[in-house]
Amino acid sequence: MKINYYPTTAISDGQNGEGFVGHGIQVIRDDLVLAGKVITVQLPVGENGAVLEALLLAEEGDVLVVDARGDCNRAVAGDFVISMMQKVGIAGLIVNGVIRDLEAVRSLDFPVFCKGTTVVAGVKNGGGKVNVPVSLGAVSISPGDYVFADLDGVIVVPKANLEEVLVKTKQKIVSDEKREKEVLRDQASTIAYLQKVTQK
Ligand SMILES: O=C([O-])CC(=O)C(=O)O
Repeated sequence: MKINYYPTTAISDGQNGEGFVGHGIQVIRDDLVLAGKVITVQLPVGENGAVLEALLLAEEGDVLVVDARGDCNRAVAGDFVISMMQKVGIAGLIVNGVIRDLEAVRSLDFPVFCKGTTVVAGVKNGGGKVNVPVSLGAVSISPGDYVFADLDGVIVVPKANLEEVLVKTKQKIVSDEKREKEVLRDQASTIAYLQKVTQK
């Protein structure tokens, strides 16, 4: 199922600051954003075989979340595997590990969030698992949860909370816009606001 993207900062405000996976997982190109339902892969260190299994199970619009145990030596995917993700309709890739072929991957217009790059391919000896609960940093993610990701980072929304979080997120976007318009009108309105919020 395709879901609408909202800025990660607004989702975070709508979720009381919960669910951020940490600053180590960053987008590969500043303009790329991502939102969708999660399919997961858990890999032994250095492996990437199960990523290919997940490509056959993914539904159109799914986001592939790969727990590579934080390994920064062997790639979870390069431009070939990531091109196949795109072909089967996966919306984006989030990994607590590294990719390779960065220049070619950037040219695919496909949102990838990772810890960085490597030159070394992953091995395909088996042992990975598809659609099991995984973790990115301190955040647990189950298949069917939702993620939002952009230049500010990656945030997870548990499936059961999605509706409520989206309502709060939209309310926050509207109230932030209203506040900005009022407060930033001119210097006097800015100072009046600062005086009000700092009054003891
Ligand atoms: O085949 C792999 O495991 C990684 C790779 O180089 C690619 O996807 O282009």
